[in-house]
Amino acid sequence: MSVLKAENITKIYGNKKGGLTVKALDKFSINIENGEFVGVMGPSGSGKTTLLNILATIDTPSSGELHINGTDPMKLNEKHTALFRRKELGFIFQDYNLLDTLSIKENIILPLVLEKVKTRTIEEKVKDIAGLLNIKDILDKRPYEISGGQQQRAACARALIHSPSIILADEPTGNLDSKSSQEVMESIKSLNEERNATIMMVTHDPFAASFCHRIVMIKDGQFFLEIVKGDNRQAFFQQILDSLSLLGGNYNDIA
Ligand SMILES: Nc1ncnc2c1ncn2[C@@H]1O[C@H](COP(=O)(O)OP(=O)(O)OP(=O)(O)O)[C@@H](O)[C@H]1O
Repeated sequence: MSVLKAENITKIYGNKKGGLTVKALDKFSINIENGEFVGVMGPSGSGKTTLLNILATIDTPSSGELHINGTDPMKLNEKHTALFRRKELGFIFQDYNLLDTLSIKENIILPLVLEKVKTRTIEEKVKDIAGLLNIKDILDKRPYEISGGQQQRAACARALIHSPSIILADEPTGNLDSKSSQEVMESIKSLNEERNATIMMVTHDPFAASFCHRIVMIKDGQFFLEIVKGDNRQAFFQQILDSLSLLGGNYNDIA
């Protein structure tokens, strides 16, 4: 079953009345099935953030079609769009976006509190997800008392706790050292494999990308190529590096 279907998405920034315009996305399409873990990679300026903003329903395309869990969010009014976003989407950001005034547990349960879910259900869910991501010991701490990797694992728990249709991750390892990156990617992988979370992740990091089932590469706002993982993550990592050197842009530094 398709969870996210974006067809021929075009985004033009700028003044329609003769000023300078930028075509950030050019008839870009992507389809993500239930339970998939898909990576999106592309050079700087290729349109990844624009795509994420559109899929996150915080920006609208100039043309094209979008369906998330069967709903076209562009047809919703402002209030219903906010509710749709809260229910259907989970987010993992590069800089974690945890609230310093709340404990880790309070941060994680925030999406359920907003939905007025029963306290008992909240307690069961937080126990389950904290166990899965091995963060039980830090639930009473504040974000500034734990490491970046621990904060990101808490953010992973927050992204899943309300069982969204899809989790959108934006450079989740961008601020982390290699050991923490590995732990965070193992956490994201377990959301996918153990809780059947559907995930789309934008990343520059070939190591993080090697955890995905497939990678869609984007260049100048257009689909460039797709690669699919076989049985071996190490071989997929090499395939990603080879494709990035084909992609060019700022990835030429990697080749
Ligand atoms: N608000 C805006 N107004 C005008 N042009 C924009 C705006 N946002 C992005 N652009 C342009 O659209 C293109 C795509 O930008 P986008 O930020 O989506 O790329 P990106 O792949 O996310 O880049 P990076 O990896 O550097 O974050 C770029 O040419 C950018 O300059």
